[in-house]
Amino acid sequence: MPKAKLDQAFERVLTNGDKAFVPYIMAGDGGLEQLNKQIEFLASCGATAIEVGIPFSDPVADGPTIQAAGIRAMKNGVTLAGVLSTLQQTKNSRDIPIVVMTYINPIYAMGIDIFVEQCSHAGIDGLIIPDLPLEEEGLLTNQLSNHAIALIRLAALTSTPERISEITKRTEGFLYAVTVTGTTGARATFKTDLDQHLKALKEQCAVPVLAGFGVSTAEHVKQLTTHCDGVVVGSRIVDLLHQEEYEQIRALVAAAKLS
Ligand SMILES: O=P(O)(O)OC[C@@H](O)[C@@H](O)c1c[nH]c2ccccc12
Repeated sequence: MPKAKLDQAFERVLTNGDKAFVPYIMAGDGGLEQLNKQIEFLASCGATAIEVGIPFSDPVADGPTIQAAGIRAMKNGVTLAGVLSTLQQTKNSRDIPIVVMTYINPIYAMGIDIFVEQCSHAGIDGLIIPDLPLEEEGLLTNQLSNHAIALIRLAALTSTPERISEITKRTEGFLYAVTVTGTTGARATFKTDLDQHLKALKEQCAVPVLAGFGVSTAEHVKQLTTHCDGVVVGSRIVDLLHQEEYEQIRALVAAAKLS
């Protein structure tokens, strides 16, 4: 099988000496007709891949910024099916890999087989499902591997060493190293022993390790990427897109480039 688009994108960035930058956007914040334009803009800023969030009424891992964006999107009538069909429109013209982030409930509501089919039609490269524990992921792992869609696992700061070892073995595409305990949202600083934690994950993991949660400044990006392969930035990007601060987004993404 040819190398997956997600793997290729990381390889390109990392062999260049740069770090990966994966912005998160809430699909339909600003209207679903903006989604493909936002993706194109972020790609033009130098993003490695885009994490596209599906609005959901009970977003247990989301902090206030992402929750507010989800509410705006739901007011626009945005659904999982609508997001996937919008992404399908640019499947053949876009180069940048797309990772869909959704809770398990909307997947269930749509039906697992239909969901995976639709993701494949839409050219989705990976999935993040934060409330799907390792023990339950057999629900969709076979279908995903048939369609070469990566299931990106998250390692929490509170995960036990045994669990971490299972997560690092199983993860596909990249490992999402959660940097804080709690929900998403910009933070001023990180735990002092985070560097050690990221280094340990990196040693165990065969795919790139990306740090996410709380990353909101160029300094954070530089600081965290000394110990891992890149960052995921959500709340800060969601805010800046909402405020139409495009130059600030460009500067933040550029912080992951070799300098
Ligand atoms: O917003 P932050 O703190 O930059 O964190 C990234 C995050 O928003 C994004 O990856 C995400 C949004 N919702 C999630 C739920 C679970 C895991 C991750 C996410």
